[in-house]
Order: sequence, then C-alpha cells, then structure tokens
Amino acid sequence: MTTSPRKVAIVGGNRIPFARSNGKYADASNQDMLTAAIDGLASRYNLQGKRVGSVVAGAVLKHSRDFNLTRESVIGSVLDSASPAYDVQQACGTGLAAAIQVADAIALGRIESGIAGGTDTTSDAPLSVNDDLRKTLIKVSSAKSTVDRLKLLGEIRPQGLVPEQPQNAEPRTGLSMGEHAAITAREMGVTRADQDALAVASHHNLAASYDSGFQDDLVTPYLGVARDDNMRPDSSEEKLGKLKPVFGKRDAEAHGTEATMTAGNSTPLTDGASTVLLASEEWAKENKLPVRAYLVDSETASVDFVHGHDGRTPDGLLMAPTYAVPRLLARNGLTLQDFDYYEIHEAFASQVLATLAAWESEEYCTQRLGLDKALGSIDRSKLNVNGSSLAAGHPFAATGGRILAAAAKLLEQKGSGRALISVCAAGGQGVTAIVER
Ligand SMILES: CC(=O)CC(=O)SCCNC(=O)CCNC(=O)[C@H](O)C(C)(C)COP(=O)(O)OP(=O)(O)OC[C@H]1O[C@@H](n2cnc3c(N)ncnc32)[C@H](O)[C@@H]1OP(=O)(O)O
Repeated sequence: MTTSPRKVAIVGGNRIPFARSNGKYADASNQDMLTAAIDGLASRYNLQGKRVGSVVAGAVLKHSRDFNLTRESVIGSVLDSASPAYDVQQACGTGLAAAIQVADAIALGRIESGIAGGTDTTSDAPLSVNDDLRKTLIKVSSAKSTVDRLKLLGEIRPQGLVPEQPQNAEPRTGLSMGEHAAITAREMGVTRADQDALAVASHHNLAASYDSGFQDDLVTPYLGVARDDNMRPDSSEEKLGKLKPVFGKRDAEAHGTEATMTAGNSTPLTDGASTVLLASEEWAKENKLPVRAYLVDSETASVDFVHGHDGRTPDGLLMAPTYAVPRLLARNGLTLQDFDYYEIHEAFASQVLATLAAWESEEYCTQRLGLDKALGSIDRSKLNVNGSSLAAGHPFAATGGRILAAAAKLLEQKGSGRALISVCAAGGQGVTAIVER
C-alpha cells in the first residue's frame, strides 16, 4: 500500500472543437460529445479496450435521463466498460474539479490511471415542467386504471403546459453571471478598452496556436468542425469597440457610469466536451506513454456574494479564485510571480481583469484576503498565451479540461516550468491548480 502522496502525471488531453450554441452541434447530446472526446483520447493514447481506474466528468446542464452521464459515455466508448465512472458538478469548475478528484486518487495510490472530463450543450439544454404538472404526470404513470389516468390528465390546465427554461442566473440573486460580472467590473474600475484588448488577444492567440500546430494533438475534429467556430482571427479593438453593451446596463444607469460588457468581451453560449488522461508515473511508463507535466496541487474557494460579511459588501460572484490562489501559493511557498504561464479562464474579459486588479490592490489583498500586502502584478505576456474562453468558447464543464491539457503541453514544450490555473464558477466558487514540469 502506498502511504505518501505520489506524483500525478498529466499524459495529455483531447477535446472536440467547441461550437457556438444552436449551430454545428445542435443535434449532438452531452453523451455524444463526451463519448467522442473520450474516444479521441483513447485513440491518441492507445486506450482502446483498456480499463482505467476511474473516469470522472460532468455537465453543468443535464437532462434527468443523464443521471450518470459519465458512466453512460464510458459504456458507449472504446474503453473497457469495466472502467468505473461517475459525474461531478461544480459549475464552470467541473472539468478541473474532476481532474483534481482523479489526481487525488492517483496520489493516494488508489488508482493508477484515470480520465477527467466535462461536456456541456446549451443547444440541447434540459427543459422542465412546473411542479404541479410534474406531480400530476408522476401520478399518471403510476395510476392503476385508464379511468384514473384520464381523470388525472383532465386536471391539467393549458397554462400549466408551458415549459420552464433553464436560467443562466444565480438562484440567490436572480442576476445573470454577466450582470454579476458587470457589478464587479465597475467596483474594480475595469475599463471597456482593456476588456476589448483582452478579447482581441484571446482570438489572435488562439488562431496562432491552431496555425502553429499547437492544437494538433489536443483537438480532434468532430461533425465536420476542425477549429473552435467562435474564433474570429479578424477581431480588432476597433470592431469590438462598436458593439453595444449587453450586461450591466441597469447597474451602470444606477451609478451614472457606462456599461462595458458586450458580446465581444463575454463568452458566447457554446457546446463541446474535453478530456484529460492522468496517471501515476509507473503506469505511464508501463504503457509507454509520455508525461507532459504534473498536477502538483489545487485549491478551491467560495465567496459570500449574497450577504456580505464582517461589515463588508458582498464579494464578486466570480472572484473566488482571488481567495483560492493566495492559499495555494502559501502552501507551496510561492509568490504570484513564480509562474511561467497563467491560465485564467475568461468567463468574461472583465472578470479576468478584475481578478488581476484585485491581486494588485493593497486594499483588496489586506482587507478581503487577509494578506499583509498585495500579491502584485503578473507578466501579462504569460497570460493565456494560446487564447482562452473568449475565443474558444465556453461549454461550461468542458473548459477545465481544455485549460489543463493546454497548460501541460505548454510546459512540455518549454521543457520545465510552472503554470497557474484559475477557473471561476457560478455559486461564488473558484477552482485553482498548479501544474509543473
Ligand atoms: C457558469 C460558471 O460557473 C462561471 C462562468 O464561466 S460565467 C460565464 C457563463 N457564460 C455566460 O454567461 C454566457 C454569456 N453569453 C451570452 O449570454 C451571449 O453569448 C451574449 C448575450 C453575450 C451574446 O449573445 P448574442 O447577442 O447572441 O451574440 P452574437 O450574436 O454572437 O454577437 C452579437 C454581435 O457581436 C458581434 N461580435 C461578437 N464577437 C465579435 C468579435 N470578436 N468581433 C467582431 N464582432 C463580434 C457579432 O458579430 C454580432 O454582431 P451582429 O449583431 O452585427 O450580428
């Protein structure tokens, strides 16, 4: 039995290209996409017919029939179906949280290999019915006779037939992620020009990474799509500057400021799936697989974005990574500057910039994070060097796997170094990790 934590190797990843919602993958289900991502990974790393220790994945939006979507995807894949599998869900942190669960089991010696993943589709989002209709339909399905069934069906009123749409809103506040991010942007003084510049960089960097072949062994074409179809290499600050604000208009009006968040500096609704293969060093060696990098440590934080506490106003919904990262740094004896790459998920350009501004702010770091000084600035040329979610799109649960696989490949190419991964999530959560080689 292994008694001390083992190193967790990131062998590599595979994803399908991400596609804008209601577009190329409109007829694909979460299960179709996750299975495709697993099969692509299996083909890249010779996993056909092999049993892996655990497959952990999830989707933020799931149909009730997908009660264990990951297990069903494994059964439908080329893996040995004796590979155990289960779902996790931590909003946009799902993919990275899944990788952390697999990594922990490897580190503890409980499994030798595992696959982490995530998938999401807003094209095939689940619709539900109201409580009265649902309860009546459940009674209908267990009614003893046709007469009883007809009687129950007769109780249904036409207005009760309207389906309930999934809401991209926080249940506690009723505000969308974009509206929350707009409040934080105003509070942190994030400008429209900086947001547009970050979005343009994301498109240009992602396009360059495809052109240079960086994505060749990370992405497998699917349903005729070869590259993320939200990517717009022709993006410019001039074009983005012309777009009208879509989030934060009411907040801006109330504060006499300008709303700054547009469709160009926010992620689009997106469909897609991703996977990452993790293993012990021994298993990778036995299976003649390379090790790209190691998943060294992780930290998850949550913030109080609803009530506020200790006399402070509520935290920003997407600001939990600002809390997680200092804990991660302290545990590993590192500073914010000790990284070669920073992979900060771009839910919105404003949220990345607010995160960086928070770490630069003495006031935020001392008063909110309880530090004795600011964490300081990062070298911006090391940030999201191959683009991120603004350009690739953001199929919620699939984003963590995209980022982790890309970070490991960057470090493999560099030969040695360290990457910081930060993913903000709904519910005021943040999942962060360190990858090294
Ligand atoms: C979930 C978690 O746990 C945490 C998180 O990550 S939070 C993030 C969650 N994600 C979201 O909330 C998704 C938010 N996004 C949305 O709701 C929608 O995509 C949106 C409201 C922002 C935009 O929707 P839309 O109006 O359908 O956008 P879209 O039609 O693509 O673009 C609007 C215009 O901008 C233009 N545009 C967009 N990007 C552009 C670019 N890079 N260059 C030039 N023009 C661009 C489009 O061409 C379009 O122009 P026209 O109107 O002339 O056609």
